[in-house]
Amino acid sequence: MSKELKEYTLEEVAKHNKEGDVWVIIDAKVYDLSRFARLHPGGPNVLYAESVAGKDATQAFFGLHRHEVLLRPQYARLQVGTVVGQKERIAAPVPGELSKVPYAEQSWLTQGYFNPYYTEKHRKFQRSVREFFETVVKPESDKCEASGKRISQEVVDKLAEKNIIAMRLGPGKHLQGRTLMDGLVKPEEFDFFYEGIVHAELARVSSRAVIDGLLAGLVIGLPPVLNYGSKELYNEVVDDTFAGKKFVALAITEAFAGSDVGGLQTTAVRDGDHWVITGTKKWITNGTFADYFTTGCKTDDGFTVILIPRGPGVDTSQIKTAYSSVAGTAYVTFDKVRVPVGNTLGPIGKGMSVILSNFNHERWMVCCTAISSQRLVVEECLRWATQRIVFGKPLTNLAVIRAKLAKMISRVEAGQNWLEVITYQMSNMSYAEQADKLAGPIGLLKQYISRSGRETAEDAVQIFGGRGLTTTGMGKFIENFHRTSGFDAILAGAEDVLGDLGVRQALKKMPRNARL
Ligand code: HEM
Repeated sequence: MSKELKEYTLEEVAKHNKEGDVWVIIDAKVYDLSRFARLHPGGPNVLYAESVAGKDATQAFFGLHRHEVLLRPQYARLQVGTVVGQKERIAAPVPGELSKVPYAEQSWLTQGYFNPYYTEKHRKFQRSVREFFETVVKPESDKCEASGKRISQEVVDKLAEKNIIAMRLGPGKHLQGRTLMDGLVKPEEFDFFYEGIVHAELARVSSRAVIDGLLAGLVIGLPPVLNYGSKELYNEVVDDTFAGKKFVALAITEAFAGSDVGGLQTTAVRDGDHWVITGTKKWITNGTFADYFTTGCKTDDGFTVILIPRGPGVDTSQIKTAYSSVAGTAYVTFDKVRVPVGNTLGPIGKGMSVILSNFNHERWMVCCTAISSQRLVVEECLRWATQRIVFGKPLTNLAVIRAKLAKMISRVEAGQNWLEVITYQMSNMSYAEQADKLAGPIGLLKQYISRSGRETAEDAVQIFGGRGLTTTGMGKFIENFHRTSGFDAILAGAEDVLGDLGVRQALKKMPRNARL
């Protein structure tokens, strides 16, 4: 049973101002910290200071803690009452709600602004997806980021129930007959803008490692099965993966070759109606727990993609990276693994086009999550720069801080708008047209977004100061973003290689007779 809260005057609170009997007021609420003082992570003495004990410590508190501290049950119960005649002014976030901080939301979600791409149905869908992610995924995300353990089956089951796993692979036949987000959108209406919402909302509640840990391996490893697998293979694999019972990883990169896919050394040798596969793969997201590996292999006729089930001869071990091991990043070895030829994805010897066509969607997805995380950084910085008092004034009083905010906002808005234009093209082009016309633009977009992410990370740490270097407390999100935003510049294709791809594709399309 919750205890009864009383009303106190300022004079009554002021009497509790010493060691053993210390109360404080934070945002019109009265807290009895007498016993907690010894356990306070900031130490007891700061609570006994003349300006804090028995006084209104709202400003001091918000200069040092995130609001969520007050909402944790073990701290919320320290409240003994409220102040007579005062009202709480700092509202606790309500799951699903939009932020009112300028630029914290995409323009189509900002009140009073217009956008040509989204409808009222997209908005309803977005609200429901956000509420789901904030209530179901966020607590799990925080836990797994810290522990490094994979996402629990319970959360995977809930994602599957709403068909979020299937939606992360975009529009297509695989959605037919499925109820999406409790029927908020019909499978035939589901477009890339809906999918983009799922990625963006996921990034709002997850660290970079959790975004990957939440089955990114499947999102990039399953499309070759959907697009090129036999009917039998499709039936064996797809339903179980969308139901969250089986997991897939894309196994392309090796210690020998990354973006240079042509240099891979894993070999598949024909032996009757089987392949015998030997080789190693590195940096394989979700590899530690995957049941299937969509694997790039060298064959007699060139390069072939084969789906390898976990079984005899398949071994995975965890690679320690700069981000949390919740992502399940693995080193994978195949030792004479026998796989039926029926597991071949696409024509034998033509695996390069299977992989290259898959890259567009993967890179676009990285753009969706990366730009959403950057927007969250902008929001954190705007909040912090407004509440942080230095030399007696908020940080926002400093022109140098405002200049940083200007650059951060411009980068996120530029990336977002470019992303929307590309998403619109994807929504109007066939898969083949996308492969032909969008590989270059998506490469350039990803290069732009990953680079701006690192610039924004640098600016954010300067704004947060020391707090941007600690993994807990005020700047924890900034620290994580600063440490991991570089992943966007590597995974799904190195930044410089993608920029170059964009230019090479443009040069290919240059009219031969173009002259100044
Ligand atoms: C209900 C009251 C309070 C609770 C529950 C609380 C709780 C905490 C917690 C959990 C931390 C660890 C850092 C974090 O997670 O943010 C912390 C740090 C700290 N707290 Fe409090 N606190 C309270 C009131 C205060 C007040 C009134 C002051 C006065 C100045 C204060 C000063 C500090 C300091 C200096 C730190 C260390 C900050 C850092 O390392 O950056 N706290 N507190």
